[in-house]
Amino acid sequence: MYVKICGLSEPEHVATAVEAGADAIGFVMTRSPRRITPERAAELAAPVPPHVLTVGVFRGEDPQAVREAALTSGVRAVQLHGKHPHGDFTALKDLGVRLVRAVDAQADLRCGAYDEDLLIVDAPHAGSGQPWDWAAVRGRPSGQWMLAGGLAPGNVAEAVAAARPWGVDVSSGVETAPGKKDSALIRSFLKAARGLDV
Ligand SMILES: O=C(O)c1ccccc1NCC(=O)[C@H](O)[C@H](O)COP(=O)(O)O
Repeated sequence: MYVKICGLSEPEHVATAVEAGADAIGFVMTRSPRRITPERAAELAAPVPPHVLTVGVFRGEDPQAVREAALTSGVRAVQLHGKHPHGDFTALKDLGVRLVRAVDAQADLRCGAYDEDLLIVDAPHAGSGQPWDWAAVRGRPSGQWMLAGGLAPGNVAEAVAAARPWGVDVSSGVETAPGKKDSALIRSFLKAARGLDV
């Protein structure tokens, strides 16, 4: 099971996620209680080993703004969240980073349909921590896709059994308040998710 821990803003939590075996970590650089600057993302990403994918998360910014933030932060992947047109992905193809498309269950759920490398299927409200009907997407997405939206250490097994994703992505479920990550919850989530290969 591929695991992404999203919305990190403190070195302690980056270190915990890496040590506990996260495959990817996310830095939110768009409007959010978890927002950090590209410069802060660069500081946080600098010590992350190459096998962990550092992901810059954006929503609604134009490709040039995304490009500048990605170059400043040095992230290895860009996640465009929500209703970005295909052209935004095409415009970023030459950036040399992996492209992640994050959408709700109403969107085209074929990974690669927008030339992306990874797909995230999320709740309608990103980063809300609200569980949704995970089973409704079972069998619909194709390719390398992560389930997100309301996941937590205590329900990730249920969510994976319902949707059977290739990976999982969490933010609120490893926090004590919006934007406040917790190392013990990060470890618990990774422990719970790791054993769930489908
Ligand atoms: O996390 C945010 O605040 C956010 C804001 C705007 C766009 C995307 C955002 N998060 C992206 C993620 O990949 C989250 O991990 C995903 O939405 C799941 O969030 P949660 O339900 O809180 O686990």
